[in-house]
Amino acid sequence: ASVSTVAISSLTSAMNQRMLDMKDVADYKAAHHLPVEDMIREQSVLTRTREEAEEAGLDGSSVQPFIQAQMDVAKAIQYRYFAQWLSQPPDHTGTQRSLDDVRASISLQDKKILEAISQKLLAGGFRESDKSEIFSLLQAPHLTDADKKMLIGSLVHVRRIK
Ligand SMILES: C=C(O[C@@H]1C=C(C(=O)O)C=C[C@H]1O)C(=O)O
Repeated sequence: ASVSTVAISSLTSAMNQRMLDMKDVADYKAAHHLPVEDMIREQSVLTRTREEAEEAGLDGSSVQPFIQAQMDVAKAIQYRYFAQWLSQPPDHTGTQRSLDDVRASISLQDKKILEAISQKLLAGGFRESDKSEIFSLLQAPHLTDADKKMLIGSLVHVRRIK
């Protein structure tokens, strides 16, 4: 497979895994009566991803709207789990993960996402056909079409360092 195909596939798998992790984040927060939004954590995600973006050859400022879009979608997904669990309590058949563990997984996905974006930009950037492919490959419970459009809209503004 071409570099470009591999980049799209690793980008969408890592984004999907990040969104799948939101079930465990929401579960932890619901059990501990914590709010969905955590601005301290968001600031630390923005700082860390800016550094990782630059290490991957990306323009740090150009990735910030995309990272914020991923966090906004992450919160939307969590709110939808909270809403679902008001009438349909969660099944606790799976192992409960600590928030630290889930956040370590999220940080790992962010690094993979930035590296895949950098590869894709090196291979020529995001074309219209790539956007539709990404739209169809992005899949997670409680992810809406509007979420996907917002993610892709900010993704295409990411630039490499000149
Ligand atoms: C995922 C979390 O929930 C929210 C979304 C975040 C993210 O997508 O990285 C960060 C902080 C929270 O506002 C979290 O608290 O870790």
